[in-house]
Amino acid sequence: MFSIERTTLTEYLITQRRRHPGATGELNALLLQVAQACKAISRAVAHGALAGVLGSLERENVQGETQKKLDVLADEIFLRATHWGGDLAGMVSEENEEPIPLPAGNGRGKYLLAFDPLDGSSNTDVNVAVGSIFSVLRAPVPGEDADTADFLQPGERQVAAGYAIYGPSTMLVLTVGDGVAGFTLDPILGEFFLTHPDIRIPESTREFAINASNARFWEPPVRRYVDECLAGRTGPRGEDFNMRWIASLVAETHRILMRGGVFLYPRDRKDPARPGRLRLLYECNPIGMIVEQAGGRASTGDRPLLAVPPEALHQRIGFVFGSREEVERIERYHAEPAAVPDTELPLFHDRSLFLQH
Ligand SMILES: O=P(O)(O)OC[C@H]1O[C@](O)(COP(=O)(O)O)[C@@H](O)[C@@H]1O
Ligand SMILES: [Mg+2]
Ligand SMILES: [Mg+2]
Repeated sequence: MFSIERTTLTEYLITQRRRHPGATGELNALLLQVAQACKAISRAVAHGALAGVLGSLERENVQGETQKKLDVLADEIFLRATHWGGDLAGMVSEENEEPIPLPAGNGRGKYLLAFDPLDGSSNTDVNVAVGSIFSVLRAPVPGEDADTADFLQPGERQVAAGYAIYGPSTMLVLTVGDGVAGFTLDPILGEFFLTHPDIRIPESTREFAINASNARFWEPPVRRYVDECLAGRTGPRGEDFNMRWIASLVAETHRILMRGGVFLYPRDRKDPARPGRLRLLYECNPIGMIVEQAGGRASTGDRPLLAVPPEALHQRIGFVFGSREEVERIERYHAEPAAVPDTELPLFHDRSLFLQH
């Protein structure tokens, strides 16, 4: 089938809008601006060394991470594509400590946008799939500049969420609260076409993803889960498991949406100042909404992720998601009394400062 015979992203969004008779089209306008940004980032990523965009800058972002040239470029592209549209009341990026000011003299809209302009950017120099992640919330006070507190809404309040993956093909995967749809970019036409109309995550899986180099810092329920997977056919699960780690959240998410699996970046004892690796507002929440809309489950490890009230813009949190049965099993292991005495886990006993309740 030629691309042109398929549904475009614009057509899909118009169809979705019909479900909301009072809709003004602002959300669609915003999502199309985001899609435009993703096309531009896809182009920069694809040109790689030819465009001189690989490698690092000699500076760090707010989180103390060395910025890649592409992190900064992708951030600028997101900004330029979205902040003039008048559909936003505020925006937050991984690369900026505070909400990004919108242009003076421009109208303010009713939505908030939080994004990770380039996720998995440590992979750009090795030519592995990376992506962009975004989350859309309603502004508590539409038409006025949003402040930090306005962004601190639980993930269950998101009105839309998505990611673009820059892999062998570029795809946009999106939810506006009515299932998950995947679009593939036709690079010649510069258009996203609907290729994956109703993505569903298989309920069970025999594949898990975790950064095993952190094993010595894991809490007992995570250790138990992974040990049981590794024990395979001769262990309590009675089946062999497969393991993957790409170090690119978008790529792991995409694999899980396509063929099932479970992903864990749990809170651990590696660095008490960082309870988990991934950021709640613009990594975990949007991926969590997509996963749940696709029939999977998103969790902190011990409770539903999307119900967590955020406390800070760049808050990190333990994140476990994927096939429902496995995530529920991991939550069950967290609920069961620890096999290891508290004294061996000084940072995580009941009265710990680091417990996330
Ligand atoms: O370096 P690690 O521990 O493997 O962590 C990899 C994780 O970090 C990330 O790269 C963080 O995202 P950023 O590249 O946007 O900082 C995730 O994509 C990935 O899941
Ligand atoms: Mg990221
Ligand atoms: Mg990033």
